[in-house]
Amino acid sequence: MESLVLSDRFSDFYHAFHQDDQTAYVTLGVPFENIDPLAVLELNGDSDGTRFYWERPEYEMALAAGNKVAVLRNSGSGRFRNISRQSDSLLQTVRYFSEINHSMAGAHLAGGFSFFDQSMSGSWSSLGNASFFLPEWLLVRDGQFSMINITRPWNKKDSLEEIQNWFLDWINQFVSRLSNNIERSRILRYSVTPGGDIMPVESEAERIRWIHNVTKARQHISEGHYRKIVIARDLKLRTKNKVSSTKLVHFLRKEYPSCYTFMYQLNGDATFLGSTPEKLLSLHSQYIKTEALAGSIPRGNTATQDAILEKKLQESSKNREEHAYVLDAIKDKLSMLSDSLEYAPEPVIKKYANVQHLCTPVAASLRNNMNPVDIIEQLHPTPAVGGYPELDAMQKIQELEQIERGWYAGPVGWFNSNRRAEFSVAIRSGLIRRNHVQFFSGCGIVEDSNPEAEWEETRIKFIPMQKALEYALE
Ligand SMILES: C=C(O[C@@H]1C=C(C(=O)O)C=C[C@H]1O)C(=O)O
Repeated sequence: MESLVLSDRFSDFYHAFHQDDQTAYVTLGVPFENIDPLAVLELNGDSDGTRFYWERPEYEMALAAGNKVAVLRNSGSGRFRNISRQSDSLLQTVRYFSEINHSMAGAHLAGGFSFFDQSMSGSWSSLGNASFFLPEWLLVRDGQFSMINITRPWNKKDSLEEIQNWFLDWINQFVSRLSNNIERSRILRYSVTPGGDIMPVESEAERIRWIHNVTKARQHISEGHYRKIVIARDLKLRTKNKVSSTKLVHFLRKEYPSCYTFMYQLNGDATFLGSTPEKLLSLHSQYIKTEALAGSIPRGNTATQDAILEKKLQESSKNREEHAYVLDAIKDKLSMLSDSLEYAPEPVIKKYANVQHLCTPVAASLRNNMNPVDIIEQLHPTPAVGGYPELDAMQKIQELEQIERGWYAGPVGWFNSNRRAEFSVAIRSGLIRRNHVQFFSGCGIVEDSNPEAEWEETRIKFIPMQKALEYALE
Protein backbone atom coordinates (compact mmCIF):
# COMPACT_ATOMS: atom_id res chain seq x y z
CA MET A 1 0.00 0.00 0.00
CA GLU A 2 3.06 2.33 0.03
CA SER A 3 2.05 3.28 -3.45
CA LEU A 4 -1.09 5.05 -2.21
CA VAL A 5 -1.15 8.37 -4.04
CA LEU A 6 -4.15 10.60 -3.67
CA SER A 7 -5.12 12.34 -6.86
CA ASP A 8 -5.53 16.09 -7.44
CA ARG A 9 -9.15 15.58 -6.60
CA PHE A 10 -8.10 15.10 -2.98
CA SER A 11 -6.54 18.54 -2.97
CA ASP A 12 -9.78 20.01 -4.42
CA PHE A 13 -11.73 18.11 -1.80
CA TYR A 14 -9.49 19.40 0.99
CA HIS A 15 -9.76 23.02 -0.16
CA ALA A 16 -13.52 22.74 -0.45
CA PHE A 17 -14.10 21.79 3.17
CA HIS A 18 -11.08 22.61 5.29
CA GLN A 19 -12.34 25.99 6.48
CA ASP A 20 -15.82 24.66 7.01
CA ASP A 21 -17.02 24.80 10.64
CA GLN A 22 -19.45 21.93 10.02
CA THR A 23 -16.65 19.45 9.45
CA ALA A 24 -15.80 17.20 12.38
CA TYR A 25 -14.44 14.07 10.67
CA VAL A 26 -12.86 13.06 7.43
CA THR A 27 -13.19 9.62 5.85
CA LEU A 28 -11.01 8.25 3.10
CA GLY A 29 -12.04 5.22 1.05
CA VAL A 30 -9.40 3.27 -0.86
CA PRO A 31 -9.25 -0.16 -2.51
CA PHE A 32 -7.65 -2.78 -0.29
CA GLU A 33 -6.05 -6.16 -0.78
CA ASN A 34 -8.70 -8.88 -1.18
CA ILE A 35 -8.25 -10.37 2.26
CA ASP A 36 -10.82 -11.98 4.56
CA PRO A 37 -12.19 -9.17 6.81
CA LEU A 38 -12.52 -11.61 9.73
CA ALA A 39 -8.82 -12.44 9.45
CA VAL A 40 -8.11 -8.70 9.56
CA LEU A 41 -10.22 -8.30 12.68
CA GLU A 42 -8.43 -11.22 14.30
CA LEU A 43 -4.95 -10.14 13.26
CA ASN A 44 -5.50 -6.57 14.28
CA GLY A 45 -6.12 -7.67 17.85
CA ASP A 46 -8.41 -5.94 20.30
CA SER A 47 -7.10 -2.37 19.82
CA ASP A 48 -9.56 -0.19 21.73
CA GLY A 49 -11.97 -3.08 22.38
CA THR A 50 -14.67 -1.88 19.97
CA ARG A 51 -15.29 -4.28 17.11
CA PHE A 52 -17.97 -5.24 14.66
CA TYR A 53 -18.24 -8.10 12.21
CA TRP A 54 -20.95 -8.89 9.69
CA GLU A 55 -21.18 -11.54 7.02
CA ARG A 56 -23.73 -13.52 5.10
CA PRO A 57 -21.56 -15.84 2.99
CA GLU A 58 -24.30 -16.56 0.41
CA TYR A 59 -24.38 -12.80 -0.37
CA GLU A 60 -20.58 -12.76 -0.76
CA MET A 61 -20.37 -9.71 1.41
CA ALA A 62 -18.41 -9.31 4.62
CA LEU A 63 -17.65 -6.29 6.71
CA ALA A 64 -15.28 -5.81 9.65
CA ALA A 65 -14.78 -2.64 11.66
CA GLY A 66 -12.67 -1.62 14.59
CA ASN A 67 -11.84 1.28 16.92
CA LYS A 68 -14.38 3.94 17.71
CA VAL A 69 -14.03 7.49 16.49
CA ALA A 70 -17.50 8.44 17.76
CA VAL A 71 -20.21 6.58 19.66
CA LEU A 72 -23.97 7.17 19.63
CA ARG A 73 -25.96 5.88 22.60
CA ASN A 74 -29.46 6.30 23.87
CA SER A 75 -32.03 4.60 26.07
CA GLY A 76 -35.75 4.57 26.68
CA SER A 77 -38.71 4.60 24.36
CA GLY A 78 -37.41 7.43 22.14
CA ARG A 79 -34.18 5.58 21.37
CA PHE A 80 -34.91 4.96 17.66
CA ARG A 81 -35.82 8.59 16.96
CA ASN A 82 -32.89 9.79 19.00
CA ILE A 83 -30.35 7.58 17.20
CA SER A 84 -31.86 8.55 13.87
CA ARG A 85 -31.40 12.27 14.70
CA GLN A 86 -27.95 11.79 16.20
CA SER A 87 -26.81 9.79 13.17
CA ASP A 88 -28.13 12.41 10.73
CA SER A 89 -26.23 15.14 12.58
CA LEU A 90 -23.07 13.06 12.90
CA LEU A 91 -22.99 11.93 9.27
CA GLN A 92 -23.49 15.54 8.14
CA THR A 93 -20.19 16.41 9.80
CA VAL A 94 -18.19 13.66 8.07
CA ARG A 95 -16.51 14.66 4.82
CA TYR A 96 -15.92 11.70 2.58
CA PHE A 97 -13.32 11.21 -0.09
CA SER A 98 -12.99 8.23 -2.39
CA GLU A 99 -11.75 7.54 -5.88
CA ILE A 100 -14.18 4.64 -5.93
CA ASN A 101 -17.82 4.83 -6.82
CA HIS A 102 -19.42 2.16 -4.65
CA SER A 103 -22.39 2.17 -2.28
CA MET A 104 -20.09 0.97 0.53
CA ALA A 105 -17.65 3.83 -0.02
CA GLY A 106 -18.71 6.18 2.77
CA ALA A 107 -18.99 6.63 6.51
CA HIS A 108 -20.67 3.76 8.35
CA LEU A 109 -22.34 3.30 11.71
CA ALA A 110 -22.42 -0.20 13.17
CA GLY A 111 -24.37 -1.41 16.21
CA GLY A 112 -27.97 -2.01 17.16
CA PHE A 113 -30.76 -1.97 19.70
CA SER A 114 -31.88 -4.06 22.63
CA PHE A 115 -35.23 -5.84 22.33
CA PHE A 116 -37.03 -3.83 25.02
CA ASP A 117 -36.44 -0.18 25.85
CA GLN A 118 -36.06 -0.66 29.62
CA SER A 119 -32.61 -0.02 31.04
CA MET A 120 -30.17 -2.89 30.95
CA SER A 121 -28.25 -4.48 33.76
CA GLY A 122 -25.21 -6.70 34.29
CA SER A 123 -23.32 -7.83 31.24
CA TRP A 124 -25.66 -5.96 28.90
CA SER A 125 -24.93 -2.53 30.33
CA SER A 126 -21.92 -1.85 28.10
CA LEU A 127 -24.12 -2.15 24.99
CA GLY A 128 -27.05 -0.21 26.45
CA ASN A 129 -30.49 0.12 24.86
CA ALA A 130 -29.04 1.47 21.65
CA SER A 131 -25.46 1.96 20.61
CA PHE A 132 -23.60 2.52 17.36
CA PHE A 133 -20.04 3.47 16.59
CA LEU A 134 -18.38 5.32 13.77
CA PRO A 135 -15.31 3.12 13.24
CA GLU A 136 -11.80 4.30 12.61
CA TRP A 137 -11.57 1.58 9.98
CA LEU A 138 -14.12 -0.46 8.15
CA LEU A 139 -13.11 -3.10 5.67
CA VAL A 140 -15.61 -4.30 3.10
CA ARG A 141 -15.35 -7.36 0.92
CA ASP A 142 -17.93 -7.40 -1.82
CA GLY A 143 -17.31 -10.45 -4.02
CA GLN A 144 -13.83 -10.00 -5.48
CA PHE A 145 -13.67 -6.32 -4.57
CA SER A 146 -12.29 -5.04 -1.27
CA MET A 147 -12.00 -1.55 0.12
CA ILE A 148 -11.27 0.17 3.40
CA ASN A 149 -12.88 3.33 4.80
CA ILE A 150 -10.67 5.16 7.29
CA THR A 151 -12.06 7.94 9.47
CA ARG A 152 -10.32 10.47 11.68
CA PRO A 153 -11.36 13.61 13.53
CA TRP A 154 -10.85 16.75 11.53
CA ASN A 155 -8.64 19.55 12.74
CA LYS A 156 -8.90 22.82 10.85
CA LYS A 157 -5.21 23.49 11.40
CA ASP A 158 -4.10 20.39 9.47
CA SER A 159 -2.48 21.15 6.16
CA LEU A 160 -3.18 19.16 3.01
CA GLU A 161 0.19 17.49 3.32
CA GLU A 162 -0.33 16.59 6.99
CA ILE A 163 -3.63 15.00 6.33
CA GLN A 164 -2.38 13.05 3.32
CA ASN A 165 0.59 11.80 5.31
CA TRP A 166 -1.60 10.83 8.22
CA PHE A 167 -3.70 8.56 6.01
CA LEU A 168 -0.62 7.14 4.34
CA ASP A 169 1.05 6.36 7.67
CA TRP A 170 -2.14 4.89 9.04
CA ILE A 171 -2.48 2.46 6.13
CA ASN A 172 1.19 1.51 6.25
CA GLN A 173 1.03 0.81 9.97
CA PHE A 174 -2.18 -1.15 9.64
CA VAL A 175 -0.76 -3.29 6.85
CA SER A 176 2.53 -3.93 8.64
CA ARG A 177 0.71 -4.88 11.87
CA LEU A 178 -1.32 -7.39 9.86
CA SER A 179 1.77 -8.87 8.18
CA ASN A 180 3.70 -9.13 11.46
CA ASN A 181 0.77 -10.91 13.07
CA ILE A 182 0.41 -13.22 10.07
CA GLU A 183 4.07 -14.20 10.57
CA ARG A 184 3.40 -14.87 14.23
CA SER A 185 0.32 -16.98 13.43
CA ARG A 186 2.34 -19.00 10.92
CA ILE A 187 4.75 -19.98 13.66
CA LEU A 188 1.86 -21.05 15.87
CA ARG A 189 0.09 -22.83 13.05
CA TYR A 190 0.73 -26.33 14.34
CA SER A 191 -0.17 -25.68 17.94
CA VAL A 192 -2.98 -27.89 19.12
CA THR A 193 -6.16 -26.28 20.41
CA PRO A 194 -6.59 -27.74 23.88
CA GLY A 195 -10.34 -27.24 24.04
CA GLY A 196 -11.84 -27.23 27.51
CA ASP A 197 -14.82 -28.08 29.56
CA ILE A 198 -18.11 -26.29 29.27
CA MET A 199 -20.20 -26.41 32.35
CA PRO A 200 -23.90 -26.00 31.73
CA VAL A 201 -25.81 -24.31 34.48
CA GLU A 202 -29.25 -25.61 33.61
CA SER A 203 -31.68 -27.54 35.75
CA GLU A 204 -34.78 -29.67 35.48
CA ALA A 205 -36.51 -27.03 37.62
CA GLU A 206 -35.90 -24.53 34.84
CA ARG A 207 -37.47 -26.83 32.25
CA ILE A 208 -40.55 -27.28 34.41
CA ARG A 209 -40.84 -23.55 35.02
CA TRP A 210 -40.53 -22.72 31.30
CA ILE A 211 -43.08 -25.32 30.28
CA HIS A 212 -45.41 -24.01 32.96
CA ASN A 213 -45.07 -20.49 31.57
CA VAL A 214 -45.73 -21.60 28.00
CA THR A 215 -48.87 -23.35 29.28
CA LYS A 216 -49.86 -20.07 30.93
CA ALA A 217 -49.28 -18.23 27.63
CA ARG A 218 -51.57 -20.70 25.87
CA GLN A 219 -54.20 -20.05 28.50
CA HIS A 220 -53.93 -16.27 27.93
CA ILE A 221 -54.44 -16.95 24.22
CA SER A 222 -57.55 -19.05 24.78
CA GLU A 223 -58.89 -16.29 27.06
CA GLY A 224 -58.41 -13.86 24.16
CA HIS A 225 -55.65 -11.62 25.61
CA TYR A 226 -53.50 -12.03 22.49
CA ARG A 227 -53.15 -14.56 19.67
CA LYS A 228 -49.43 -15.23 19.51
CA ILE A 229 -46.52 -14.67 21.87
CA VAL A 230 -42.84 -15.49 21.52
CA ILE A 231 -41.36 -17.00 24.66
CA ALA A 232 -37.60 -17.35 24.92
CA ARG A 233 -35.25 -18.94 27.39
CA ASP A 234 -31.56 -18.72 28.04
CA LEU A 235 -28.79 -21.25 28.50
CA LYS A 236 -26.06 -20.15 30.86
CA LEU A 237 -22.66 -21.76 30.53
CA ARG A 238 -19.37 -21.30 32.24
CA THR A 239 -16.17 -22.16 30.38
CA LYS A 240 -12.81 -23.04 31.93
CA ASN A 241 -10.90 -21.76 28.94
CA LYS A 242 -10.96 -18.40 27.25
CA VAL A 243 -13.41 -18.06 24.35
CA SER A 244 -12.13 -16.59 21.10
CA SER A 245 -14.99 -14.58 19.57
CA THR A 246 -13.40 -14.49 16.12
CA LYS A 247 -12.98 -18.27 16.18
CA LEU A 248 -16.60 -18.64 17.20
CA VAL A 249 -17.69 -16.35 14.38
CA HIS A 250 -15.48 -18.25 11.93
CA PHE A 251 -17.23 -21.50 12.87
CA LEU A 252 -20.69 -19.98 12.55
CA ARG A 253 -20.15 -18.45 9.12
CA LYS A 254 -18.70 -21.72 7.81
CA GLU A 255 -21.56 -23.84 9.14
CA TYR A 256 -24.44 -21.43 8.45
CA PRO A 257 -23.65 -19.67 5.16
CA SER A 258 -27.21 -18.56 4.55
CA CYS A 259 -27.42 -16.81 7.94
CA TYR A 260 -26.11 -13.42 9.01
CA THR A 261 -23.15 -14.02 11.29
CA PHE A 262 -22.48 -10.97 13.44
CA MET A 263 -20.39 -9.84 16.36
CA TYR A 264 -20.40 -6.58 18.30
CA GLN A 265 -18.28 -5.45 21.20
CA LEU A 266 -18.12 -1.96 22.68
CA ASN A 267 -15.32 -0.74 24.94
CA GLY A 268 -13.74 -4.15 25.50
CA ASP A 269 -16.59 -5.46 27.54
CA ALA A 270 -19.17 -8.15 26.69
CA THR A 271 -19.39 -9.46 23.12
CA PHE A 272 -22.77 -10.08 21.53
CA LEU A 273 -22.67 -12.53 18.63
CA GLY A 274 -24.68 -15.05 16.69
CA SER A 275 -25.79 -16.47 13.39
CA THR A 276 -29.34 -15.50 12.56
CA PRO A 277 -31.47 -16.57 9.62
CA GLU A 278 -33.75 -13.53 9.98
CA LYS A 279 -33.46 -10.34 7.95
CA LEU A 280 -35.09 -7.28 9.48
CA LEU A 281 -34.20 -4.80 6.78
CA SER A 282 -31.95 -4.25 3.84
CA LEU A 283 -32.09 -0.85 2.21
CA HIS A 284 -30.51 0.12 -1.09
CA SER A 285 -31.59 3.08 -3.26
CA GLN A 286 -34.87 3.45 -1.32
CA TYR A 287 -35.70 -0.19 -1.97
CA ILE A 288 -36.46 -2.24 1.16
CA LYS A 289 -36.28 -5.95 1.64
CA THR A 290 -37.56 -7.72 4.72
CA GLU A 291 -39.21 -11.05 5.45
CA ALA A 292 -41.70 -12.92 7.59
CA LEU A 293 -39.82 -15.84 9.10
CA ALA A 294 -41.89 -17.93 11.49
CA GLY A 295 -43.02 -21.51 11.74
CA SER A 296 -40.46 -24.23 12.41
CA ILE A 297 -39.82 -27.94 12.14
CA PRO A 298 -36.58 -29.93 12.63
CA ARG A 299 -34.46 -31.23 9.71
CA GLY A 300 -34.79 -34.91 8.86
CA ASN A 301 -31.94 -37.41 9.09
CA THR A 302 -32.55 -38.67 5.56
CA ALA A 303 -33.73 -36.95 2.39
CA THR A 304 -37.09 -38.68 2.66
CA GLN A 305 -37.59 -37.75 6.30
CA ASP A 306 -36.57 -34.20 5.50
CA ALA A 307 -39.08 -33.98 2.65
CA ILE A 308 -41.83 -35.41 4.87
CA LEU A 309 -41.07 -32.84 7.56
CA GLU A 310 -41.04 -30.07 4.95
CA LYS A 311 -44.50 -31.08 3.74
CA LYS A 312 -45.73 -31.30 7.32
CA LEU A 313 -44.51 -27.76 7.96
CA GLN A 314 -46.16 -26.43 4.77
CA GLU A 315 -49.45 -28.02 5.77
CA SER A 316 -49.40 -27.32 9.50
CA SER A 317 -52.22 -24.93 10.35
CA LYS A 318 -50.52 -24.08 13.66
CA ASN A 319 -47.33 -23.01 11.85
CA ARG A 320 -49.25 -21.24 9.08
CA GLU A 321 -51.12 -19.26 11.72
CA GLU A 322 -47.89 -18.22 13.50
CA HIS A 323 -46.48 -17.18 10.15
CA ALA A 324 -49.55 -15.26 8.99
CA TYR A 325 -49.45 -12.95 12.05
CA VAL A 326 -45.91 -11.94 11.12
CA LEU A 327 -46.67 -11.29 7.47
CA ASP A 328 -49.83 -9.32 8.29
CA ALA A 329 -47.97 -7.12 10.76
CA ILE A 330 -45.13 -6.45 8.28
CA LYS A 331 -47.64 -5.55 5.54
CA ASP A 332 -49.43 -3.13 7.90
CA LYS A 333 -46.21 -1.50 9.05
CA LEU A 334 -44.74 -1.14 5.56
CA SER A 335 -47.92 0.19 3.97
CA MET A 336 -47.33 3.35 6.02
CA LEU A 337 -43.98 3.87 4.28
CA SER A 338 -44.56 2.54 0.80
CA ASP A 339 -47.16 2.36 -1.98
CA SER A 340 -45.63 -0.69 -3.60
CA LEU A 341 -45.50 -3.85 -1.56
CA GLU A 342 -44.45 -7.15 -3.08
CA TYR A 343 -44.58 -10.51 -1.36
CA ALA A 344 -44.93 -14.13 -2.38
CA PRO A 345 -48.47 -15.55 -2.22
CA GLU A 346 -47.29 -18.65 -0.32
CA PRO A 347 -44.45 -19.03 2.18
CA VAL A 348 -41.36 -20.87 0.97
CA ILE A 349 -39.35 -23.31 3.07
CA LYS A 350 -35.93 -22.13 4.21
CA LYS A 351 -33.64 -24.95 5.33
CA TYR A 352 -30.86 -24.45 7.84
CA ALA A 353 -28.54 -27.01 9.43
CA ASN A 354 -30.87 -28.05 12.26
CA VAL A 355 -34.23 -26.51 11.49
CA GLN A 356 -36.50 -25.48 8.60
CA HIS A 357 -38.72 -22.40 8.63
CA LEU A 358 -41.61 -20.91 6.72
CA CYS A 359 -40.47 -17.71 5.05
CA THR A 360 -42.20 -15.03 2.99
CA PRO A 361 -39.82 -12.48 1.46
CA VAL A 362 -41.26 -8.95 1.29
CA ALA A 363 -40.00 -6.02 -0.81
CA ALA A 364 -41.13 -2.41 -1.05
CA SER A 365 -40.07 0.95 -2.49
CA LEU A 366 -39.98 3.76 0.05
CA ARG A 367 -42.23 6.70 -0.58
CA ASN A 368 -39.63 9.08 0.86
CA ASN A 369 -35.92 8.92 1.43
CA MET A 370 -35.65 7.90 5.10
CA ASN A 371 -33.03 7.30 7.72
CA PRO A 372 -32.91 3.45 8.03
CA VAL A 373 -33.33 3.73 11.80
CA ASP A 374 -36.78 5.28 11.27
CA ILE A 375 -37.76 2.22 9.22
CA ILE A 376 -36.40 -0.08 11.92
CA GLU A 377 -38.51 1.73 14.48
CA GLN A 378 -41.58 0.82 12.41
CA LEU A 379 -40.61 -2.80 11.89
CA HIS A 380 -39.31 -3.78 15.34
CA PRO A 381 -40.51 -6.02 16.87
CA THR A 382 -42.33 -8.15 14.32
CA PRO A 383 -44.56 -10.93 15.73
CA ALA A 384 -41.73 -13.33 14.75
CA VAL A 385 -40.03 -12.32 18.00
CA GLY A 386 -42.72 -10.36 19.88
CA GLY A 387 -46.31 -11.41 19.40
CA TYR A 388 -49.70 -10.48 18.01
CA PRO A 389 -51.34 -8.08 18.67
CA GLU A 390 -47.98 -6.54 19.37
CA LEU A 391 -48.65 -4.42 22.46
CA ASP A 392 -50.74 -7.00 24.32
CA ALA A 393 -48.12 -9.68 23.78
CA MET A 394 -45.14 -7.41 24.53
CA GLN A 395 -46.51 -6.60 27.98
CA LYS A 396 -46.58 -10.27 28.93
CA ILE A 397 -43.23 -11.45 27.54
CA GLN A 398 -41.09 -10.41 30.49
CA GLU A 399 -43.50 -11.77 33.06
CA LEU A 400 -43.58 -15.16 31.33
CA GLU A 401 -39.91 -15.45 30.38
CA GLN A 402 -38.23 -14.14 33.52
CA ILE A 403 -34.97 -13.49 31.68
CA GLU A 404 -33.40 -10.27 30.52
CA ARG A 405 -33.52 -10.43 26.70
CA GLY A 406 -30.93 -7.70 26.28
CA TRP A 407 -30.06 -7.53 22.58
CA TYR A 408 -31.46 -10.98 21.83
CA ALA A 409 -34.09 -10.58 19.05
CA GLY A 410 -33.22 -6.89 18.66
CA PRO A 411 -32.15 -5.16 15.41
CA VAL A 412 -28.38 -5.45 14.81
CA GLY A 413 -26.51 -4.24 11.75
CA TRP A 414 -25.06 -1.20 9.99
CA PHE A 415 -25.98 1.76 7.82
CA ASN A 416 -23.97 4.28 5.89
CA SER A 417 -23.89 7.81 4.52
CA ASN A 418 -25.25 6.56 1.17
CA ARG A 419 -28.43 5.41 2.96
CA ARG A 420 -27.52 1.81 2.43
CA ALA A 421 -28.32 -0.44 5.39
CA GLU A 422 -28.60 -4.02 6.49
CA PHE A 423 -30.09 -5.17 9.79
CA SER A 424 -30.88 -8.64 11.08
CA VAL A 425 -33.09 -9.83 13.91
CA ALA A 426 -30.49 -11.01 16.40
CA ILE A 427 -31.86 -14.45 17.29
CA ARG A 428 -29.70 -17.64 17.57
CA SER A 429 -27.35 -15.43 19.51
CA GLY A 430 -25.49 -15.09 22.77
CA LEU A 431 -23.52 -12.84 25.04
CA ILE A 432 -20.00 -13.63 26.17
CA ARG A 433 -18.24 -11.89 28.99
CA ARG A 434 -14.99 -13.45 30.13
CA ASN A 435 -15.87 -17.09 30.90
CA HIS A 436 -19.59 -16.45 31.30
CA VAL A 437 -21.71 -17.35 28.31
CA GLN A 438 -25.43 -16.86 27.86
CA PHE A 439 -27.29 -18.16 24.80
CA PHE A 440 -30.89 -17.36 23.86
CA SER A 441 -33.56 -19.27 22.03
CA GLY A 442 -37.29 -18.76 21.65
CA CYS A 443 -40.37 -19.84 19.78
CA GLY A 444 -43.78 -18.56 18.83
CA ILE A 445 -46.68 -19.82 20.93
CA VAL A 446 -50.21 -20.01 19.54
CA GLU A 447 -53.27 -21.72 20.94
CA ASP A 448 -52.36 -25.11 19.44
CA SER A 449 -48.75 -25.13 20.64
CA ASN A 450 -47.52 -28.09 22.60
CA PRO A 451 -45.24 -26.85 25.45
CA GLU A 452 -43.02 -29.98 25.43
CA ALA A 453 -42.51 -29.69 21.65
CA GLU A 454 -41.68 -25.98 22.04
CA TRP A 455 -39.04 -26.82 24.66
CA GLU A 456 -37.54 -29.24 22.16
CA GLU A 457 -37.61 -26.54 19.45
CA THR A 458 -35.66 -24.15 21.67
CA ARG A 459 -33.17 -26.95 22.44
CA ILE A 460 -32.57 -27.49 18.72
CA LYS A 461 -32.15 -23.76 18.16
CA PHE A 462 -29.36 -23.67 20.78
CA ILE A 463 -27.26 -26.29 18.95
CA PRO A 464 -25.40 -23.98 16.51
CA MET A 465 -24.15 -21.71 19.29
CA GLN A 466 -23.22 -24.64 21.54
CA LYS A 467 -21.17 -26.29 18.78
CA ALA A 468 -19.51 -22.99 17.91
CA LEU A 469 -18.57 -22.43 21.54
CA GLU A 470 -16.89 -25.83 21.79
CA TYR A 471 -14.88 -24.96 18.70
CA ALA A 472 -13.90 -21.52 20.02
CA LEU A 473 -12.34 -22.49 23.34
CA GLU A 474 -8.66 -21.63 23.41
C1 LIG B 1 -37.52 -16.54 18.38
C2 LIG B 1 -36.76 -17.32 17.62
O1 LIG B 1 -37.12 -17.68 16.35
C3 LIG B 1 -38.31 -17.22 15.76
C4 LIG B 1 -39.42 -18.15 15.98
C5 LIG B 1 -39.76 -19.10 15.06
C6 LIG B 1 -40.87 -20.09 15.36
O2 LIG B 1 -41.40 -20.10 16.45
O3 LIG B 1 -41.20 -20.91 14.48
C7 LIG B 1 -39.11 -19.16 13.81
C8 LIG B 1 -38.20 -18.22 13.48
C9 LIG B 1 -38.03 -17.01 14.29
O4 LIG B 1 -38.93 -16.08 13.86
C10 LIG B 1 -35.44 -17.83 18.09
O5 LIG B 1 -34.80 -18.56 17.33
O6 LIG B 1 -35.02 -17.48 19.20
